Amino acid sequence: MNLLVVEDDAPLAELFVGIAEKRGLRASRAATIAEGRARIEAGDDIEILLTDMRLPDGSGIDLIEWTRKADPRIVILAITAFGSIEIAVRAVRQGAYDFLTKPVEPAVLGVALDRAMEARRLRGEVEALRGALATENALRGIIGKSRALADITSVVRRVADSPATVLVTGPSGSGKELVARALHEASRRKDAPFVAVNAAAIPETLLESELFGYKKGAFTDARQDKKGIFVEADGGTLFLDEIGDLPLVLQAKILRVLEEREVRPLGATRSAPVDVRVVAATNHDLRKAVKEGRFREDLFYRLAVIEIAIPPLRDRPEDILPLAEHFLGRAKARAGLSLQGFSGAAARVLMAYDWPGNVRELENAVERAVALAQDEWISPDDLPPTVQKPSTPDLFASAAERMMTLDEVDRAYVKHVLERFGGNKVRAAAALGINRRTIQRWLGEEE
Ligand SMILES: Nc1ncnc2c1ncn2[C@@H]1O[C@H](COP(=O)(O)OP(=O)(O)OP(=O)(O)O)[C@@H](O)[C@H]1O
Repeated sequence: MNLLVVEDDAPLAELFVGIAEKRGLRASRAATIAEGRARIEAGDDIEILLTDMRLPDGSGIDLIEWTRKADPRIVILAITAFGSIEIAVRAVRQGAYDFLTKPVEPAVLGVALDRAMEARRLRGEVEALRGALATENALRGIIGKSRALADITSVVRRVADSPATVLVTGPSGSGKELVARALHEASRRKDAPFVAVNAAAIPETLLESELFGYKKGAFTDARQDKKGIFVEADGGTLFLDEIGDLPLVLQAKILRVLEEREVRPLGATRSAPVDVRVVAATNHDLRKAVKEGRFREDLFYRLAVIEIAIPPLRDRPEDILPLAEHFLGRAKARAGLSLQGFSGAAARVLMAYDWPGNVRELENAVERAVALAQDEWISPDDLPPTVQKPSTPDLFASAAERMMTLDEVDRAYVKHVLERFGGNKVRAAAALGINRRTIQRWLGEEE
């Protein structure tokens, strides 16, 4: 463990360092408050601070107060002159862990250092546990039982604290913003702002000044300075939604901010540093956009350091009922209702639908059902008509219209069912009441 001794009396400081080193501490010295602060600020990973109260450039009380703010994990031991109990009390009130009076007995200092080391170990453990708890809390809102979702939460856990940018991909309503918020909540940045911007919702002409801010007089309407979104999110997380819709010019500017970690407001002569973790999201295929020249390749690689892909809800059917139950519980509590749950038939309808609007559509369907339910159990009739009777591609209409042959209708229907089951022949065959070989035959495949 690292100890910093702040003591201007060199022989005394030397004695303290010797005692500390015997107890296995790595000890270093500073002779003034300024030097002590500089050492802590330099990131020397000081874990215990032993400081005299009377120093050439001020009172040790000030150093204690400053240290508590700079790094509350540092365990502080104060050394006071004989008889100055008042100072000792103030030191402890400012957050010192213990105090020693001069002349310091080596044995007494030894015991105090042992206790300080133990206190520091405990503080470290408490912090680690607190962090783990915050992560679990952040992840608790992400509901689902599928393998895909378990993989997503495990990535969130692993990368929450990394400074790397994350690209979250997935269709509309699949939970991209939810994942971005979880990344923020599980990180050390959680007490700083989470700022979400939808690149598609802000007119192109305003986007630049919204993102980077401007100086008074930068253009006709700029009557006063405006902070940009990057600066608002300083210390926290910036969620850039619909990143695929960013115009190329702005893509270049964002790349520059990510690389240089500083922003220059419009009309400003200087850039200012920003510390922002960017999480971007898109429901477009960015790789394709890169190939087609609509998205900068360098920005893509910069953003996609870590990629989290959320599959559409239809591809993770195991999540449908847990999500539905979750939304039901929430809506019930809000409305103060005592619903039992979904009837078996309603659950089957939920499972059979293919949820083009993903989790958002499911959330809305459940809220509507809770509002409409007449009975203790939600019935299929309480669900939106589109969910009850999914619009099959107008298969039968076109069959009737075009006078398709029975063989054509069979083939088209088999194909339709197969698509509904994501190409899974076993499940499609079960739904059609035929065996898998028959499906293959219908499709004209080799057996
Ligand atoms: N796994 C999940 N657990 C609980 N709630 C979820 C889950 N996935 C999504 N939701 C909820 O579904 C709704 C839509 O999610 P979200 O806004 O994160 O989607 P999105 O992918 O960002 O959508 P868009 O692309 O339209 O911006 C939100 O209310 C969100 O809380």
